[in-house]
Amino acid sequence: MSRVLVLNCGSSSVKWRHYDGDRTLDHGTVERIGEPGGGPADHAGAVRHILDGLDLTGLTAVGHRVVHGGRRFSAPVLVDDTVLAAIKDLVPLAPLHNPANLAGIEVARAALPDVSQVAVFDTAFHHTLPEAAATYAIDRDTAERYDIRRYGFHGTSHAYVSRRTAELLGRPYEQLNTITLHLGNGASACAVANGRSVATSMGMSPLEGLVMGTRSGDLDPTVIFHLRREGGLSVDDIDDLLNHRSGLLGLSGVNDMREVLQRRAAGDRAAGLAFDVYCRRITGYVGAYYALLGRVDAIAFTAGVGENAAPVRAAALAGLDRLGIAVDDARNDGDGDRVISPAGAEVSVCVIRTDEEREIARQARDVVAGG
Ligand SMILES: Nc1ncnc2c1ncn2[C@@H]1O[C@H](COP(=O)(O)OP(=O)(O)O)[C@@H](O)[C@H]1O
Ligand SMILES: CC(=O)OP(=O)(O)O
Ligand SMILES: [Mg+2]
Repeated sequence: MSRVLVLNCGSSSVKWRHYDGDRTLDHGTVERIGEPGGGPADHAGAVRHILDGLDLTGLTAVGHRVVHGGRRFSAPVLVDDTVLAAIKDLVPLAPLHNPANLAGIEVARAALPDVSQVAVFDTAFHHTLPEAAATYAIDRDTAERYDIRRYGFHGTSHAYVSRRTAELLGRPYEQLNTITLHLGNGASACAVANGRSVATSMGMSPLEGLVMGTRSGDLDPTVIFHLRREGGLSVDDIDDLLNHRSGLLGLSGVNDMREVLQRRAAGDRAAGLAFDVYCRRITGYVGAYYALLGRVDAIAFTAGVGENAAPVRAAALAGLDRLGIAVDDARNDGDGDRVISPAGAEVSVCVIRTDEEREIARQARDVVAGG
């Protein structure tokens, strides 16, 4: 019997799931952490509250999602004081995410001193990025001194989804070239060649790349200098603008894709433009990754938007017939893990439900069994 608790401490929420083997015993989400009139004041309080409410007899491990593992962690690890210190050192590279992850680990460690704590990193899957993919074209000494490079995120999801895609298609994972599109609150694209991440859209932090619920994704860095010099905004103001008040929210007034789709259907022009900007960015990455991979076998949509928003999938891949990429309308409107490209299409377009918690539990179990 192997019971594992998974804690996914996000920037304003904690998702948790308690497993007995592969079976979920219980799960939940604590939201609006730190918001006035909302839930608990901080992540530590939220995790204490979750642990207090659970019967954790027989627990063998707690698996923690840790967003930034820097250059150091390319695989999940058992948490000790050294690991904890290393995760703390990475806070400046992921100020929105790593402090929450740390709080979860510290509270769980104190409450469950006899249970193994395992850290599973979002960045780990991207350790295979070629040097040319991880390197920004800036002064090398400056980059080295400040750890400036592409790390990539959502790795647990990209790894799980690319593997599931190969299973769904009945193809060997080690021989498949896949583009995975994780479209949730945060969103990122990944090119997976023969089971290895070779390109991904998030960079030094989870701000770069695709348009997200509240994050801008790619933009000209001069926007930042301009807002600082001409607009008089502080660096913290600009950080808040690009991370929390941009993306779908900044363009349309709402960050939830369901609402963007409803407003767009009702003729709201701002929502229509937000949708177009969002989908066009995806199209551009698919084209870029097609060129980098040379041959694409599959494209997989996942996470809240990728799994549920048929209009996004259709629009993002529209006009790519010359690349062998097409979406069948009837299949696109269906349910569950499936192929949505027409029969006989050169590229198999798929919808795959991601399950970061299950994957974290699996990795935590492996680490405990192996160590
Ligand atoms: N039926 C749906 N149609 C369109 N978008 C949806 C639907 N269901 C969920 N979403 C989108 O998914 C987003 C959340 O994705 P999710 O993967 O759960 O996010 P995260 O795990 O990053 O918090 C929501 O903000 C919403 O925009
Ligand atoms: C890394 C990241 O962006 O995570 P999330 O999608 O949970 O915000
Ligand atoms: Mg997510």
